[in-house]
Amino acid sequence: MLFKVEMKVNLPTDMPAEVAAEIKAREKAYAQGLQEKGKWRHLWRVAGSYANVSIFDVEDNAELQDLISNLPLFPYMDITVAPLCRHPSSIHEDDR
Ligand SMILES: O=C(O)C[C@H]1C=CC(=O)O1
Repeated sequence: MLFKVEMKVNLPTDMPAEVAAEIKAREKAYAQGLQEKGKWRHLWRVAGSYANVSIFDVEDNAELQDLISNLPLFPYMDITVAPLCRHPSSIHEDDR
């Protein structure tokens, strides 16, 4: 199942820089691991903001919830999720 996930990061302004850097490093490793597994299919920066638009490819809603809630930045993000389905005009056979 494909989901569009939008994440906006809101780190507290008083968070020490080294704490923020450590969380971001863990987030990067986690995100890259999920990309290597094919679970996090697309990861795009929204230009001009500390936000991303992502496409997740998961078995079900429960797996999406599990993956997202384990993001190291999860406590500091506003997240919106939308389910996706194949567009009838798509030429990409793997869009399902
Ligand atoms: O930078 C972000 O958009 C937040 C988050 C998503 C992946 C990652 O490495 O950090």
